[in-house]
Amino acid sequence: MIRLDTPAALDAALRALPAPDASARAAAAARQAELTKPRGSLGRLEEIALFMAGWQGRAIPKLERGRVAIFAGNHGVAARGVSAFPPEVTAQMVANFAAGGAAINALAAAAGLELTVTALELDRPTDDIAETAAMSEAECGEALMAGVAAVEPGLDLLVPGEMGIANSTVAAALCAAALGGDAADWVGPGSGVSGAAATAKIDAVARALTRHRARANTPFEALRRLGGRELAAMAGAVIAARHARVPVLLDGFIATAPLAPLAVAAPTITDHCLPGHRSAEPGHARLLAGLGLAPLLALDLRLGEASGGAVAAAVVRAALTAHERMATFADAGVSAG
Ligand SMILES: O=C(O)c1ccc[n+]([C@@H]2O[C@H](COP(=O)([O-])O)[C@@H](O)[C@H]2O)c1
Ligand SMILES: Cc1cc2nc[nH]c2cc1C
Repeated sequence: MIRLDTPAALDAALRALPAPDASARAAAAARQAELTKPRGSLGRLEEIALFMAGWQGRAIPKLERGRVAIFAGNHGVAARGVSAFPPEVTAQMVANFAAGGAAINALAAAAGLELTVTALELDRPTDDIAETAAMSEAECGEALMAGVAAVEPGLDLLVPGEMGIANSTVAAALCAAALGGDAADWVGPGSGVSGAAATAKIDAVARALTRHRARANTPFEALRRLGGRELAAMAGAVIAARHARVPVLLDGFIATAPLAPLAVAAPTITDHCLPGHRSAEPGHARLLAGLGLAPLLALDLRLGEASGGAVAAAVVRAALTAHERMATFADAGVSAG
């Protein structure tokens, strides 16, 4: 299992990111060119098939074992009144995931994906980022490793997701520190705040940036100071997936945010990540643009818990099914152009 539990280990993992299998990708491209359609006419479905081929290392990639991995955490900054919901909702939703009643239970089943849920010290919220660092080094390292533990070699696809009241506040802070801009550029309604709560949210992010911006200049320090356990875990899962050559399908604003500090240090970190959708949370469009990612779907979801990623998995499945099952011009006796 890859170690990411210290700043040096995280840096080393980001310096040694593997590349996709170029020959499997080329073989998939050759197959696409022979399928009974004008070249390029399946648009991004063709690119998805090549992407999956490259990362899985086979010309005909599969989606037999796709996993949604949800991480849940609680945040000290919630005490500032930055969310529309109280912090106990995090644990209540974890119970709902276990009981099978959440949106992601339905959407993962609809997409044929397995689901794991990792609750991260919900009784011990991180510290308030507006006042101090969210986590100690040891806590941040543990959270990163919780992400690593959710990745198994041999998975065909990983969809990291999250649940954490107030985590849209820390996601905004992480994005601003990594990609620039003010608090107001990155803060949005999250679970549905407006008015005084929205003002408190902008104020919390502005204070956090003043306090931490200069020293949140490495991936580990950004996640430790401005992140939270579930955000660090998603960062760990994405890096572990890369080292295991498991392609990743991204969910919304909060699931994408941990990539911002990673990409500053290692811009190729997004190479094995497909952006599943663009959340209605306004910061997500800005974040995707900053990372150079074009989302597959834009359905106005703003739920988190990997919901948009799970819906986008159906598009990935369609791309792979067409890639595998379509006839070639030669097989079908169709004249090539
Ligand atoms: O990821 C998104 O695009 C997203 C947008 C809005 C809300 N959420 C979810 O709502 C929670 C964060 O909202 P808040 O207001 O408590 O910061 C957290 O549990 C997320 O899963 C997620
Ligand atoms: C009810 C509820 C469900 C969620 N799922 C992901 N984030 C959420 C936030 C709330 C508030």
